[in-house]
Amino acid sequence: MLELRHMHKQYTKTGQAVLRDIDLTIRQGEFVAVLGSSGAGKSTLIRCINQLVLPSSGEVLWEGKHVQAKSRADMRRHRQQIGMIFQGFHLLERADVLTNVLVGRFGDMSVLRAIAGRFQREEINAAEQVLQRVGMLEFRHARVRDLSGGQKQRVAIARALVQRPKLILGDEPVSNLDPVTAEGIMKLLQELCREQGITMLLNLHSVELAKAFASRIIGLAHGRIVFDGGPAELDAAVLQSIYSAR
Ligand SMILES: Nc1ncnc2c1ncn2[C@@H]1O[C@H](COP(=O)(O)OP(=O)(O)OP(=O)(O)O)[C@@H](O)[C@H]1O
Repeated sequence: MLELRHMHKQYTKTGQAVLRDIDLTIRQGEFVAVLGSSGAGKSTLIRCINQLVLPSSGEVLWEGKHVQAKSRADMRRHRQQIGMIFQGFHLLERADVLTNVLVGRFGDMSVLRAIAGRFQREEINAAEQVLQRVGMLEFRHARVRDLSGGQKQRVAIARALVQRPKLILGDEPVSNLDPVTAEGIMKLLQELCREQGITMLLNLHSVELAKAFASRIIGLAHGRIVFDGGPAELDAAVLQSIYSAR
């Protein structure tokens, strides 16, 4: 579903390469964890996939087609199929849970519609359905700022789900959470991957969580893929190569 070919990223002309010659094929339904030290290029990799950051060279193919920005409409269509979740949740803290999910479905325009209270019953039904799935339906009228971290991440997942994504990208989605809550969120993402065939590509800090939940692990070091394999292959030598100093 997703192919990266010889992808290279350098933020400035004179600066160091952050991603080097990345070749990666992700198949529909995979649960992929990306491991790497701070600064290895994990966030940049995710941002290049949804084109929040443009690769300096190389290609990104989505279902066999190039996604390099041709038009705003193309870009919207591409991003529509990709849900994003973040370490810091990126929710509208002062809005209620339902509004946050509706905004996920209908894009920026819907903030105005949400304020005006102009949503169709079917839109609200769709939002409530995903809130039910993530266990947050009873909080639909709560303000996001009053929720715990784990609850916020569930709302963020609902916001991603309501757009019916084929892929969910996560930038350290459990790094802010205590271990038990983090495991609950990983379990939810694993269930969604299995039930709905949504591909997961998550940057993780925790090797344990990657091993416990991912079907495939990618190790990034200094902008290069140094490991690509199953959790059972992630032994001490491999970890050393992923986390070793330059
Ligand atoms: N917008 C930017 N402009 C310039 N340099 C950047 C930008 N974003 C990231 N970088 C640099 O690119 C390198 C890789 O950053 P990136 O955030 O992709 O790494 P990471 O593996 O996600 O790290 P962390 O785990 O700390 O989030 C770092 O050296 C960072 O300083």
